[in-house]
Amino acid sequence: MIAVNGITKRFKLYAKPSDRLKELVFGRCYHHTYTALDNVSFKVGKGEAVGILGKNGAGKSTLLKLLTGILLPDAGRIDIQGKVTGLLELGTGFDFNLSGLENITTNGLLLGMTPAEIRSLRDQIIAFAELEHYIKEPLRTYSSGMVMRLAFAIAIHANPDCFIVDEALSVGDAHFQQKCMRKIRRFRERGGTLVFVSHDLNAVKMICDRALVLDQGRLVADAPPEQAVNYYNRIIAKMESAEEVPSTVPGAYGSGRAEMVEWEFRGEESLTTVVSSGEICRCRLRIRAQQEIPQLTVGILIRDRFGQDIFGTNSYLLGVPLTLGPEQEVDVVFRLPMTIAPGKYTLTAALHTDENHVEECFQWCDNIVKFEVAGIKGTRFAGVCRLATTMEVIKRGRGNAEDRLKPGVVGGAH
Ligand SMILES: Nc1ncnc2c1ncn2[C@@H]1O[C@H](COP(=O)(O)OP(=O)(O)OP(=O)(O)O)[C@@H](O)[C@H]1O
Repeated sequence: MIAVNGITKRFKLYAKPSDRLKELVFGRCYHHTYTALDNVSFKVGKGEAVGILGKNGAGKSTLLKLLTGILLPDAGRIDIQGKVTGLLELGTGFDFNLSGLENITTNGLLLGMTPAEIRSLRDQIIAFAELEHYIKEPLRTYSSGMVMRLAFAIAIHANPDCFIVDEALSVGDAHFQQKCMRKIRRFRERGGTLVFVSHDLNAVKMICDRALVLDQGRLVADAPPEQAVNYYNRIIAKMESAEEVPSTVPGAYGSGRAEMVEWEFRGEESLTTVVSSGEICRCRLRIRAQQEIPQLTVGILIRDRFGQDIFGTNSYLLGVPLTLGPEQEVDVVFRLPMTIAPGKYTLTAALHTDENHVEECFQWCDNIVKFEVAGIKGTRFAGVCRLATTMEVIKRGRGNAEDRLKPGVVGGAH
């Protein structure tokens, strides 16, 4: 259990390194104070997974450093029950002149493992990190991905009650990231508590029970992951509540210079919002501009029942330029084959400039349509979507030019 009560963390910022010395010598103030965390309070229950979201510099890493005891707060209190291990900045707690093997011992001891535990888990740690051939080499010869693999393997095998992970995981390749995610899931199934910083919004939605949003050091949202991600999206769209214009669509946000006044979604055969996988769906959005908009992008985004982004497209990516005059209304129609797996989905629509909503967002409407994909039209498939796949069988024989493996084809059983 973690209880964070009104913590504040300030840093002294000096314009020049010499100002620090001048302050010491002359006893005058040569710094200004930056508040990285401002009166932040929250609780994380045992076995809960909490994501932390925020723009660069919002205070996420500072918060994790306070939770792991690397930094102390200037005000407030943190109470943690149980053993905490953290995977923060890459290489924290490692000696790069020692070998991987020696670092397992020193780092394991730092994380509260006993020498006997380290001895018994050493081989598992090395195998998990896939470093069998390099473990006797000094860490300075490792790539950042190898360091991360070792750090993750030690931290998770230290059997913490609470695991705190910063962006570190993003260093690994896709294979290792998946392996880490599986391990984190198992850790959670065993009742482990997780605090997780990530810019990967889908990962936060998949793993976390709740997410916190930090903005300029303040905790501005503590909500279920999907709501928190939507809130975070507002922040990156520079649409903090003060600037927000009331919208005709409940829950929508944006500058309001262009708005969706009507929308419609249906399968072209079913004529309803229950469609077959593979059926062409039609989505019509009626848009009105308040004033002239020389470059309008209209986009749609499909999310699954976990809130994960499945597919998004927009007029910018499709190369369809759109200019609206003052008070002008247009109907924008998207037609797309719904070649996704059966299940429940939502459709989000957005009006903005350029490729995404970060620069200027006129209106963002989360989940305006709910629809269901039931049954499959055409070839059945496994997974989340049907990719247009072809397949051929090439008969092997002596002298067959196709018989030799081309570069880039790897693997095989002989
Ligand atoms: N040791 C320090 N000395 C001075 N300022 C610091 C220190 N550590 C952090 N800061 C400042 O505190 C603010 C919050 O930093 P922090 O690293 O916590 O942000 P973050 O949300 O983790 O950002 P990012 O997503 O870029 O990692 C930043 O403005 C940063 O410059």
